Amino acid sequence: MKVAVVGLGKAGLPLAAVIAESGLEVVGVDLDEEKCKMINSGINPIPEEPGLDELIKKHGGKKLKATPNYEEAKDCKAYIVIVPLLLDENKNPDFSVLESAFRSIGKILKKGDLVVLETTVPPFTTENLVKRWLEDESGLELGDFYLAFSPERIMTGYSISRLREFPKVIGGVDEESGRKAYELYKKFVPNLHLVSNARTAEFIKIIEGCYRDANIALANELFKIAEEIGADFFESREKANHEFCHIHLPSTGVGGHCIPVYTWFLINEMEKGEKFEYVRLLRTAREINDEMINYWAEKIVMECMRVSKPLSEVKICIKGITFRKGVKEIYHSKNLALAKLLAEKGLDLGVWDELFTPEEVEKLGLKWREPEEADVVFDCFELKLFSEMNKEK
Ligand SMILES: NC(=O)c1ccc[n+]([C@@H]2O[C@H](COP(=O)([O-])OP(=O)(O)OC[C@H]3O[C@@H](n4cnc5c(N)ncnc54)[C@H](O)[C@@H]3O)[C@@H](O)[C@H]2O)c1
Ligand SMILES: CC(=O)N[C@@H]1[C@@H](OP(=O)(O)OP(=O)(O)OC[C@H]2O[C@@H](n3ccc(=O)[nH]c3=O)[C@H](O)[C@@H]2O)O[C@H](CO)[C@@H](O)[C@@H]1O
Repeated sequence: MKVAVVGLGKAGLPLAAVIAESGLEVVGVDLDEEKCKMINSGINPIPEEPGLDELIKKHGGKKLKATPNYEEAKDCKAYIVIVPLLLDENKNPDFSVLESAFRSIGKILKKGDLVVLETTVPPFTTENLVKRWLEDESGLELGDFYLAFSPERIMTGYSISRLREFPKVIGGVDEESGRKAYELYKKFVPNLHLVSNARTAEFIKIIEGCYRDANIALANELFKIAEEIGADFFESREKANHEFCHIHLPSTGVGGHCIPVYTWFLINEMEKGEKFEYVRLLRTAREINDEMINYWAEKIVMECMRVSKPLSEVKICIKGITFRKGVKEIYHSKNLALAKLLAEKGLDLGVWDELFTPEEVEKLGLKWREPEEADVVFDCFELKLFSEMNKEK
């Protein structure tokens, strides 16, 4: 059986490689021609993903053929889609990439084919929008083809191992679709769970993000309280956590493609129906996390005021600009937002990040600065503030 994976990004490529490794033939469709060429030559475009190099070397151009052309996937029996969904400036989902991908699949869809969406989406997306796009373009009706949702639950840096070990859920828009999708995925996902329907599978993925967002907001709030009363947050957390209590880590806020985006799916859905009281905690958690950069900016400015120089001449270094440690990704990065906020205040701000070059930092409109050359250093991952006056705070 031949399977198409549409979108060979950080989430799609590891999945395509794992499917190829299971013995199935895979056509990877991605609009990025360069990326397709690399994959077909056995070169991994995401070298930082452990375990992916060997799979691409083994299957690229063989069991996994990449192409920018949907026509080359027309003899596939299943289409798995994992292209991005972003938020527009009003925090509403921008479906344009998904729509374009599904309309392209609709043009080559045949009777009996299975389509599975993996991109995290608001509830109802699979059963309403995706079904409509496919029916519009193919002239077929659901029942002629099968449609399901199975959320991608990887974490960059652990993608291959997660696909092999982590529980994965799948749900069809109807019973038959769920069954067909489960049968296919069982061939390459060992820890697979069929759930009631696609809407439930969509919800499962979103609430995981909501749980993390709310708990990180709690950690951030408790951290501020601990600082205020002079308690050691990290020691307290370590001793408070046990089987039934898991206090998360405080931070400069929640970044990345996932968590700061998904919570809005539920907030928007409820607020559209004027159910404001149903999403009070989710909205507040978003606000608390987003406001953490103001809290840290204030602390940094206070530290600068202890240096015996005029404030505007104090050299600040923000250490770490990625949204989390070890991943070269700045989407929704609160560490980067903190650096920009300080620069906008007119302070002498430089940044340093082990994953970036000075040229890359300058392209972001920021100054490069080694921590050793700064008067005040804030380590975004360790949440440590250093200065000449106060070596470690
Ligand atoms: N990266 C993660 O950690 C992660 C984790 C869990 C879930 N996800 C989900 O995966 C989705 C995709 O994320 P990603 O990190 O892989 O994104 P990415 O930006 O790394 O890759 C997306 C890929 O899709 C391709 N593409 C765009 N439009 C296309 C189209 N019309 N047809 C074919 N290809 C197209 C792009 O060229 C790119 O290669 C996210 O929106 C999210 O829902 C990602
Ligand atoms: C652990 C995990 O499986 N996560 C995944 C997540 O991955 P991710 O890449 O977004 O990374 P995270 O680790 O969740 O961090 C996000 C942001 O939260 C900050 N943070 C984190 C923990 C904490 O205790 N305190 C914090 O402040 C951190 O600095 C960063 O900015 O999204 C995926 C995509 O859907 C999900 O599959 C999935 O939930």
